Amino acid sequence: MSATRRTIASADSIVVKIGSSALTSLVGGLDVGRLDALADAIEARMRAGSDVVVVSSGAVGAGLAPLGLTRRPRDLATKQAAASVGQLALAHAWGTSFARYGRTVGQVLLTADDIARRAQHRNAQRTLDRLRALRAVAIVNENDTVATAELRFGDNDRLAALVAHLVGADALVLLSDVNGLYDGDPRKGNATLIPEVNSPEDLDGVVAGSGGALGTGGMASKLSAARLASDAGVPVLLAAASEASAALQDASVGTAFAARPARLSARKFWVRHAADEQGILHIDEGAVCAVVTKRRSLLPAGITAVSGRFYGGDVVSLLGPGERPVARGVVAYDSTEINDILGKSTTELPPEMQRPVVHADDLVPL
Ligand SMILES: Nc1ncnc2c1ncn2[C@@H]1O[C@H](COP(=O)(O)OP(=O)(O)O)[C@@H](O)[C@H]1O
Ligand SMILES: N[C@@H](CCC(=O)OP(=O)(O)O)C(=O)O
Repeated sequence: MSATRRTIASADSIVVKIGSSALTSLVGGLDVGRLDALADAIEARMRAGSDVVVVSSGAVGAGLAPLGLTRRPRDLATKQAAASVGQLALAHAWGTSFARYGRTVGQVLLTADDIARRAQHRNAQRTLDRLRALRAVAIVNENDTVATAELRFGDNDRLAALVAHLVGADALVLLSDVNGLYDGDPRKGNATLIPEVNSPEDLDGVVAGSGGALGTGGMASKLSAARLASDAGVPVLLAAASEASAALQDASVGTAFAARPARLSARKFWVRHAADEQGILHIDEGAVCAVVTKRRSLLPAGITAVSGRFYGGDVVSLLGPGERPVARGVVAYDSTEINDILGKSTTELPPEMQRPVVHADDLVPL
């Protein structure tokens, strides 16, 4: 068994994310039998000594049938209405299912903003920690009814990876309707299962397709969540929900994604993945080479233009020639100040403007 699988099998703290496709169907809505089987596997792992946080999708899927809808809505308002009906049923079903073991559940609904802002971030962290200390299972989902199009996590795979970082989990288990990563969409036939992903090169040639009728992000969102978790030092197991018991007992099924050897610092992780970006610095090829290859600070001379209105301390995106995203970082000046100094060499500037625009310690190449 690989080192990654051993780490996942022995992890003290795990985030388990369950996709809509594993809990709901278009005709039948929420499948309580499947949910019970998942609760059984999670309870067994908790009894073996691990802490588990559950990220459960399925609110929209569970809300369709009660509202007489026969397919996943496209518009935000109907999706939010379905989620408000479905989340109630989903939380109730998890509560009833864990009650069979005398286990209490708590519902935690998060918006992207809660993770992007450090104060809310700490609040969510404290709630999850306290639920864990009280031996209750947190059932996390996106707060769909208030999340606007701009302020969405996008998909629960990403939310689960951010929660894994937030609670300092040792492993992330993504349970879906597919039993792992294939080199192409298995619904199109002739695809081969990839059991281990140890480096980005292992993904060369892999085609990550869209999801099913109820899923949101498909395989692409699972791969980017695995990358995000890897940056946080968290290995990922992608497996079928029908194999939850083996996935949680000894990580012997599915695809295992190794974490990078040195995790990003909490600050760099936040800059790269969690913070909202407030503006853009357009930089020339020389500056791209300085910040990405040589890992130097960004100086005013390499900046060609500024977009957006932001203040010192905000997170901005750095775009190279051709609008190519190359890095994110914490900017040291307000946008108006940068407009006055961009393109100038440091010696042309007054002493108080000679510090870098983004210090190397605050810069994370993408
Ligand atoms: N390369 C691939 N490997 C595995 N599954 C893939 C791949 N490309 C597309 N898929 C599809 O992605 C689906 C899982 O994504 P999704 O429906 O979003 O699941 P969930 O609801 O669990 O988040 C699978 O049903 C599978 O058909
Ligand atoms: N928050 C949404 C789930 C969004 C989502 O990412 O779904 P999925 O791709 O099935 O994990 C819901 O509960 O319906």
